[in-house]
Parts: sequence; structure tokens; C-alpha cells
Amino acid sequence: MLKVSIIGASGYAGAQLVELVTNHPEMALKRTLVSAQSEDAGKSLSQLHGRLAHLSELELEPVSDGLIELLATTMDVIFLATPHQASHKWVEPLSAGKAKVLDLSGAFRLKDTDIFKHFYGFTHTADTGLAKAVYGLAEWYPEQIQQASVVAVPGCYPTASLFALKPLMEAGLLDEQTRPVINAVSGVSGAGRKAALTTSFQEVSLQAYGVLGHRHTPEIEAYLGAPVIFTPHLGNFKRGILATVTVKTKSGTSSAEVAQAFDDAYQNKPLVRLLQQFPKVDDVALTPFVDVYHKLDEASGYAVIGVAIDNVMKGAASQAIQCANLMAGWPSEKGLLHL
Ligand SMILES: NC(=O)C1=CN([C@@H]2O[C@H](COP(=O)(O)OP(=O)(O)OC[C@H]3O[C@@H](n4cnc5c(N)ncnc54)[C@H](OP(=O)(O)O)[C@@H]3O)[C@@H](O)[C@H]2O)C=CC1
Ligand SMILES: CC(=O)N[C@@H](CCC(=O)OP(=O)(O)O)C(=O)O
Repeated sequence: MLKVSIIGASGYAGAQLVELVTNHPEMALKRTLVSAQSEDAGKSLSQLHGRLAHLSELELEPVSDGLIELLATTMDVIFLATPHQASHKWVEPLSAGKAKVLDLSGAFRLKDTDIFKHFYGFTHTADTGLAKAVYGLAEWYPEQIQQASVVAVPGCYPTASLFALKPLMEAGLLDEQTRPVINAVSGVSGAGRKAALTTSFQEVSLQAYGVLGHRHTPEIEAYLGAPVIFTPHLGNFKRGILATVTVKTKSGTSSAEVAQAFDDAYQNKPLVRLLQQFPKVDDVALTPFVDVYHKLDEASGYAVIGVAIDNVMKGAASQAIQCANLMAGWPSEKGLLHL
């Protein structure tokens, strides 16, 4: 059994990880942590998350330098489901021992530290951690993830967007002169658990935000290898992301070529479901699946691809488990397919 700890366990992604690790046949959850000043330190996780009421023995411990050092040398796997600054601080000391570290924040996804500073608002100084970090898009970089000691688990919107675009990019079917246009709607859980006016029940109404400036734009561009137009929207539902992606294909591209590109990319990928219709958020909510559909208008050369994922699962926690599975030498879907 792999010994596992989760830092940021009281948040949405962290609590989801607690559930997934607890259900995993080869993982044993040892410790759950929150920040040093957390008002939830000392509470049991089941007090905060009713879904975890059966795990009443798990206590949330405040993080400290001493505990970080201990975890680095005694754990096999450590998940950080913490804000970007906290992950930036803790990834290097946590990866100094034998533990493999999976960070769910955006702190280690962008290799270009100038772009990072522009979009995240602070200077990246964890060079060693950044050099080690492998981007954890599980179905796309399995060999690199398997060798990694630090994984930067992708953001939720980049996961949905890249699953739509990478098959066409890999097949050389995208028109290089026209940027893909990504419109995506996320449920409110994407914003995290802490109270904020913009995410309160009375305030949320379908609306675009972060237009032409969201930090996920450079992340999508870095792992697609082309510029995009990305517009996120906040929807009045709890879980899920629906990304509708419009692309111009190369002149003469046929529907059969587009279908072949998606079949080639996702055959033998049990967590990716190629549908016969555009996907629905409810079909993936609380699951680790990626639902995908595509349609090409051969006359104009424009294609529309729909992708649905659960933002907290495939957009964060279940993708982190997929990466931990790969790092342990197991199939990425271990412990996830039959939840
Ligand atoms: N929600 C989502 O859909 C997705 C989230 N992510 C990323 O995952 C990470 C967690 O997100 P989410 O679960 O939504 O966030 P939440 O705000 O719900 O949870 C954050 C967690 O981190 C803890 N925490 C905060 N500061 C520190 C610190 N300095 N040291 C240790 N623990 C700390 C919080 O507890 P406390 O404050 O009490 O200490 C809490 O447990 C973020 O980086 C987010 O960007 C990525 C993809 C999708
Ligand atoms: C609805 C909502 O607010 N979503 C979050 C994205 C959550 C996510 O993927 O987080 P990280 O990249 O920060 O890890 C946002 O737009 O900031």
C-alpha cells in the first residue's frame, strides 16, 4: 500500500482526493493537513464535508516546517490541493525526500517564469521544483508522468480544452492562421470553498469572466503549441465544465479525417468517452470521465468540438490520482473506473 498525505484536505479538491484515496485499493491515507492558521485545524474532516461522514477519524492537522520534512521522508505520495503560493512554497521541501509530489495548483505548470509572474502576480523562485515538474495531462504524457517525482496537475479548463484540441493538432489538421476559440462554462465549485460575493448563491448568474486575460490561456497555449482565444464563464451549477471549441481546419479536411484523429488519440483510453452527440455536464458530474464529440462542416472547414468533465474530478482530483497511478507503474484508471 502506498502511504498518502493530502495538504489542503478541507477544500473541494482536497476532500475529493480524500474520497478517492480512501476508495483506492493500493493507497492508504495517513494524514490530512490545512494551513498553519486554519480555523479548521483540529476538526475532523467529516464535520466539514457530510459526504465524508463515514471517515470521522480523520483530523485536519496544521501544516508546519517540521511536518513537511517528516512527510517528505515517510510518505510515498503527497498531494497538494492548496493555493498557488502555498504550493510554490511547499513543493521543493516535500520533494526533497522519497515522496512523490502531485501539486493541483497552477504554481508548477508554466515553465516560463515571466509569463507566470504576469498571470499569477508573484515571482517564481522554486527553480529546482519547476525543473522537476512534469505536466500531468494523464492520457497525453503518460511516459513522462511515469518517470516524474513532481507532477503539476493541469487546471480544469486547460484539461477540457486540450482534450478537444490536441487530437487535431497531433494529426496536423488545424489551420495555422486561425486561432481556436474556446468557450467554456464552469460550475461554482471551480472557484474553491472559501466564501466570496461573486460565487454566492444569490449572485451567480451565467457570465463571462477573465476575458482575454485568464491565467489558463498561457497554460492551454503552452501544451497545445499554438495561440488560442479562451473565454471562461461561471454557471449557476455546482460541478462540471462544458467546453465548446471552434476551430478552422486545414483546407480539404474531411469528417473522416477528423473522426480518425479522435479515434487514434483516445482508443484504449478507458476514461475518455467518444460520444455520438454533444456532451452534457450532468453525465460527467462526480465522475473521472472526459466526454467528447466533434462535428465538421466540410464546406466551410470549421469544426466544433464539445468536451465535458467534472472540474473537481478530471479537472483536479481524479486526474491527480491517474498521475499517481502512472508514477507507481499502474494503469492510470486504477481505482477510478468503478467508483
Ligand atoms: N476547484 C477546482 O475545480 C479546481 C481547483 N484546482 C486547484 O486546486 C487547489 C485547491 O483548490 P480548491 O480545492 O478549489 O480550493 P479550496 O479553497 O476549496 O481549498 C484550499 C485548501 O487549501 C488549504 N490551505 C490554504 N492555504 C494553505 C496553506 N498556506 N498551507 C496549507 N493549506 C492551505 C485550505 O484550508 P485552510 O484555508 O483552512 O488552511 C483548503 O483546505 C488550488 O490551487 C486550485 O487552483 C485545480 C483545478 C480545479
Ligand atoms: C469557476 C472558477 O473560478 N474556476 C477557476 C479555475 C479553477 C482551476 O482550474 O484552478 P487552477 O488553475 O487555479 O488550479 C478560475 O477561473 O480561477
